[in-house]
Amino acid sequence: MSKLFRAVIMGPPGSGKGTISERIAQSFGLQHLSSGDFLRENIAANTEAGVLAKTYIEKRLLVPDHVMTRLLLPRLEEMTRHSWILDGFPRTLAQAEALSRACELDVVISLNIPLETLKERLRHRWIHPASGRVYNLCFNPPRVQGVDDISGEPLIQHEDDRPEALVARLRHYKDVAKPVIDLYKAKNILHTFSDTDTDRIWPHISSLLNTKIRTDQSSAQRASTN
Ligand SMILES: Nc1ncnc2c1ncn2[C@@H]1O[C@H](COP(=O)(O)OP(=O)(O)OP(=O)(O)O)[C@@H](O)[C@H]1O
Ligand SMILES: Nc1nc2c(ncn2[C@H]2C[C@H](O)[C@@H](COP(=O)(O)OP(=O)(O)O)O2)c(=O)[nH]1
Repeated sequence: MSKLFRAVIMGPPGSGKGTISERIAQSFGLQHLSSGDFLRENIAANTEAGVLAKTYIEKRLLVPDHVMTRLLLPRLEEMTRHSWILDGFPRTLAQAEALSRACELDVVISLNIPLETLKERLRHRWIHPASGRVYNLCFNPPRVQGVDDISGEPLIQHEDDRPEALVARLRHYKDVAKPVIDLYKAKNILHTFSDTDTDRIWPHISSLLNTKIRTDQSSAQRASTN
């Protein structure tokens, strides 16, 4: 069997984590695991953790680390036979340390997008709150304006996607993410991509993953034939 591949994608709100994770999932056959989607599934299923998480998400606060790790780590344990890309987790150092104890990561992708670009993107971001599906009126518009393609339900805009709120959100992201980024830098698995366009970043990510996945698989094959 080929070696399994584990990746994490990090970046500020609107940096393209969801968009790029989907491309990675499609191009490389990795499972896209999104902490936001997983929380929404738990909220919809009314699990104990889902009910608890909802109170924080409604206030646009981070869900406490112990709730996140209790939810996410068992999910990852179920995925021992799959390669995956994790989007939205870890967000804090405590989450990153818990993840390190549970599994070994191959690659961490960090997206570094200029503030002006983030402001512009989020100003045009519309969300289907129940599923977390995101649209951008310029980049990936819904088929009918204001309406989710799949459910036909209305789309909303988050108050904190407004440019005025974004600066504070971004500062918070940077403060919380810095020790996580430092940890992955020290482990030598951090790859940072800086640009204004997902389409310009994508070829670099694709070529990194091509190299990493191919190299890992040929060394796994060599190990199994030795
Ligand atoms: N790793 C995590 N730790 C704590 N809370 C989390 C985590 N992942 C998601 N959440 C909670 O779930 C909510 C929804 O997450 P999701 O990633 O879908 O959207 P978001 O925070 O608006 O991110 P972005 O703006 O980067 O797309 C977050 O606002 C946060 O309250
Ligand atoms: N104009 C433009 N919009 C983009 C680009 N890449 C992604 N988007 C859009 C899609 C979303 O509406 C929004 C944020 O992307 P996302 O993938 O939800 O980001 P994230 O919050 O998961 O990090 O920006 C891009 O390259 N250009």
